[in-house]
Amino acid sequence: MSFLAIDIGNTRLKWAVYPDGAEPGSPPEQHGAVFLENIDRLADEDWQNLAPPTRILGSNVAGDAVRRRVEEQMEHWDLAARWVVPSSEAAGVTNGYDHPTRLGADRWVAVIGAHAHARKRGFDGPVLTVMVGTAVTVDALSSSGQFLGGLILPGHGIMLRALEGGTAGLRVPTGEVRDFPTNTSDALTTGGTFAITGAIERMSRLLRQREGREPLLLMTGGAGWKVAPSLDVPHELVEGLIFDGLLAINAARG
Ligand SMILES: Nc1ncnc2c1ncn2[C@@H]1O[C@H](COP(=O)(O)OP(=O)(O)O)[C@@H](O)[C@H]1O
Ligand SMILES: CC(C)(COP(=O)(O)O)[C@@H](O)C(=O)NCCC(=O)O
Ligand SMILES: [K+]
Repeated sequence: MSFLAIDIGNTRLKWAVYPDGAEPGSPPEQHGAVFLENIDRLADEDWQNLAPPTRILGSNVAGDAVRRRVEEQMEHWDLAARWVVPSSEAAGVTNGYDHPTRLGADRWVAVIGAHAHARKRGFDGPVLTVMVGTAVTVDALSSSGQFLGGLILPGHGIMLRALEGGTAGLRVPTGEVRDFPTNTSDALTTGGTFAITGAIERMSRLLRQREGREPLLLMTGGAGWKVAPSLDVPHELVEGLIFDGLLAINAARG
């Protein structure tokens, strides 16, 4: 009996297998990641020797065509995957988005995972969920478990490509984060990093002011480790926040 959790982002598909009844925060038995262009090899490679799962729950923000390509890779299991559609309430979190179903499924699931993390450690204050993937999202959860809203900004790669494409003189190798950059490479790398960390710090301040308590800041996503060293507010990197949210939703559904 096993649970397959799937997180399809705009760059990579991440997957993890858990024993039935696993709780958010527990380690997966197996896990992996593939770039979207390699999805069609999952059945023959990553998933070839996987014991057939008994439940599959996924989050997908890469569109229906990608979802169908992933479902084709599951055909040999004879089990339909379920995909999270953000709703107005799930697993103890209420959704404050104007149109709840228009919220990115990954954001909804990550906020639910972050809520589960906070509750598990006895923290009942506000939580800020940061995902650094293709895009960066910074999402605020109140002490009472209401998703208040959050922001979306370009990730490092998109920022750099936009600057390269829109200018004549900004095609340079990756640089370092510096306090006062003195060359183009460092200026671009620092600009991207400070745009992201500045947005996070501002949201953290806004949430603290609204809730009257220091938020717990949980950060996840493929590029979280690049941002973390430059972030000036206390934070924790949690690798599988989306998987933890999928476990929480699965458990709440029974
Ligand atoms: N091993 C890796 N392979 C690819 N991208 C990585 C890797 N580690 C970090 N990254 C960075 O993470 C970003 C993608 O993160 P990811 O979590 O896969 O995004 P998404 O959830 O949008 O698919 C890339 O823009 C890249 O900068
Ligand atoms: C903001 C996102 C593009 C992030 O995608 P990612 O970086 O995880 O690939 C995704 O959550 C999305 O498509 N959201 C829908 C719009 C919204 O959340 O308002
Ligand atoms: K993501």
